[in-house]
Amino acid sequence: MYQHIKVPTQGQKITVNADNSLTVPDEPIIPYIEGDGTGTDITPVMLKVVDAAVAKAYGGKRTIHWMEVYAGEKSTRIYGPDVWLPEETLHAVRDYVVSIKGPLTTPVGGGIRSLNVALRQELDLYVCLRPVQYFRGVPSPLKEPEKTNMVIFRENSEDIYAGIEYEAQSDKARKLIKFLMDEMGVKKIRFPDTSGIGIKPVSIEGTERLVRKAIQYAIDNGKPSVTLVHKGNIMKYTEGGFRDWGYALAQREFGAELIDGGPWCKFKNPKTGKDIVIKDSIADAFLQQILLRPAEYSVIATLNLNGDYISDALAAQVGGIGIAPGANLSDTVAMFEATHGTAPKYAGKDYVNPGSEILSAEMMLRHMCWTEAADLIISSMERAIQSKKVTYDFARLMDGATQVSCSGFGQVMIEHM
Ligand SMILES: NC(=O)C1=CN([C@@H]2O[C@H](COP(=O)(O)OP(=O)(O)OC[C@H]3O[C@@H](n4cnc5c(N)ncnc54)[C@H](OP(=O)(O)O)[C@@H]3O)[C@@H](O)[C@H]2O)C=CC1
Ligand SMILES: O=C(O)CCC(=O)C(=O)O
Ligand SMILES: [Mg+2]
Repeated sequence: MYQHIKVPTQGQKITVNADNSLTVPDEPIIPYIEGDGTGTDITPVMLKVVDAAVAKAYGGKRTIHWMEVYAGEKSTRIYGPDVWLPEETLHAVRDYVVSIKGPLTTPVGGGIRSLNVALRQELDLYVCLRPVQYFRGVPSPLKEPEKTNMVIFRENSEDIYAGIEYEAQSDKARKLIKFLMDEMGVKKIRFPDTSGIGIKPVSIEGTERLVRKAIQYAIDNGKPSVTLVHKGNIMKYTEGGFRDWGYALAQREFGAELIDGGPWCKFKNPKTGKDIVIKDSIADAFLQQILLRPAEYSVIATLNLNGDYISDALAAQVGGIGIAPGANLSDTVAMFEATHGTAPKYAGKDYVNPGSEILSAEMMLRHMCWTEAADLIISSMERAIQSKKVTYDFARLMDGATQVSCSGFGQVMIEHM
């Protein structure tokens, strides 16, 4: 029994089978977190659009029973001032298997640590999956935005996001710096008395489970390559490790063979017989390559911080973070969320593009194998954009566009279903 979560009186849980596939009832209960800031604008629109797509696709045979669960500012209003992520929210998200969330605020500098990161870590949602594709008619800064077609696999549980960080001049920072200097022979902390200190764990297991998912995705979806993006020239034992362990996994588990002595390697996709190339790119060079030669990249496997930067950069290439969806996945639990944040200056104005969260819901429907409803979301999004009735972010870059509100765009999508 939950304290504040109201379980719908109708509907059933989605369950996970022994092989990690899902059994999805016709009336699943799906938890959602509204989110802070513009989450309050976009989440209700997402719910409405998804309900319309499901109703249209299945004529009443299937229905989602939404169950609100709480995190962030709304949670502090309901559970008490210090309760940002209630235990029962974590329980519900785990127990109901598939969920969706709006963005949550993280203060810069001090204050609470990221709730978004906490959700991923607590539930061990180790894959952050962010597809980046172009919708015809979307304004983009590129001449040929359709050449950007990538899927990012961002490692979601390790790296600098583990939160091992100590404030400058705190007892813990001083203690750690002293340990590093006295016992580890570290001589290169330029200003030891005033340095904050961060530590980044990157493991073999963490790398392998992420890279395995990326390669399997390339196999299942007939993709030509997987690129390991890292900064291994500078961070040899974390980012360099990620690269080396990724290549080793491709050879050991997928039978990849070195190309011209390596380190690139390739193997035949067992489903199509076509080559899948495993390659790598240093993160700074990668960020210029995706602009200049985007067609050369397909599936991207990368560490947590690189993946964060790359997600927004690639989203910009196809029109911005107004239509950048994502999923956080473990082997069993899936939580869908947009790539963007709470965009606080627009909060409560019914203004921003709800597209990212709607497309995250589209990924959710596909994950549930509700393909017809997912397809309807894609086709109505395409038609809405082509009708040029769009939110401010597209309207300001499109000739002849009519600017509509956040809820207005949802309505345009529903009219085009
Ligand atoms: N997963 C999550 O919940 C995430 C949470 N955050 C958090 O969000 C807060 C704000 O972060 P911030 O750095 O401002 O990043 P945001 O992603 O919230 O916003 C940055 C800019 O992106 C554009 N943008 C964002 N959302 C939309 C949308 N729905 N439609 C159209 N354009 C959009 C706006 O651009 P313009 O100004 O050009 O209109 C906005 O100013 C922080 O607390 C951060 O930690 C950040 C990222 C992810
Ligand atoms: O947790 C946050 O506040 C930011 C997270 C983020 O930027 C992301 O996941 O892309
Ligand atoms: Mg980000």
